[in-house]
Amino acid sequence: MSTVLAGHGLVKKYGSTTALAGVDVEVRERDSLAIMGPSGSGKSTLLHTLAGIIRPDGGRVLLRGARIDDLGENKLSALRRKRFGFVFQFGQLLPELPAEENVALPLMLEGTPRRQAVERARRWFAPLGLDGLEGRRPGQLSGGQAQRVAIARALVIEPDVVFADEPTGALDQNTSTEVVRLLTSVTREQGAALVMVTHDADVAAHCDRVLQVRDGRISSHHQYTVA
Ligand SMILES: Nc1ncnc2c1ncn2[C@@H]1O[C@H](COP(=O)(O)OP(=O)(O)OP(=O)(O)O)[C@@H](O)[C@H]1O
Repeated sequence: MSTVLAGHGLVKKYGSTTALAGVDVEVRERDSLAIMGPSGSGKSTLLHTLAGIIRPDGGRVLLRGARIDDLGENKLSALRRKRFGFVFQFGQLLPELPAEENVALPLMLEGTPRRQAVERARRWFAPLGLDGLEGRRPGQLSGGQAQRVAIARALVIEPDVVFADEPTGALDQNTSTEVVRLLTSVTREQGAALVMVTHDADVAAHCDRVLQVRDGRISSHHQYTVA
């Protein structure tokens, strides 16, 4: 399968702190990659660099073979909106909007008319087990339901890559398992790759591969055998 996203020789420094010390990583179509490691090891910096949010001081980020880290700010943010989906730990839904409009938001930002955007958004509710919750506001959803709405919102633009930063960090163990199962399976079915930072080894085990980061370097790389 072809490589969707690659980072080559990524270096990022904050003053005297080296957050990334030369990282190479490749993500293929439908591949899911978990990034693990101790606090401060560089996991978030790596995810944000691959996602075009942080610019590396050295190395390159390629999306389907085209360099993205040297794009101008406008082009890069347009690319992030069109090609990448994002799921964070919590607090990412707009409280005043019903779930379906939260999901439709990325489409509306790209100029899709509201009715059409909401119609497309609704198609993601059943696959994510959210049938009947379209009109609920985030305050009326459980933590797990809110994260599934956030996953729908990341997928609605049919991105090349979904980036998830501690997507289950605020959930209990059972809910966390349910959310990561859906995140990995629905992302794969949609044809997107997944890059996820997590502290939780059980969550990481749902991914095809796990990278361990230590002091800004890849310290080990484990590939699960996919049944
Ligand atoms: N904006 C910043 N300014 C200065 N230093 C930073 C900044 N962001 C990260 N760092 C430093 O870079 C290193 C890597 O940080 P990073 O957030 O990537 O680690 P992490 O593995 O994601 O940590 P955690 O698990 O605690 O979220 C740390 O030493 C951190 O203090």
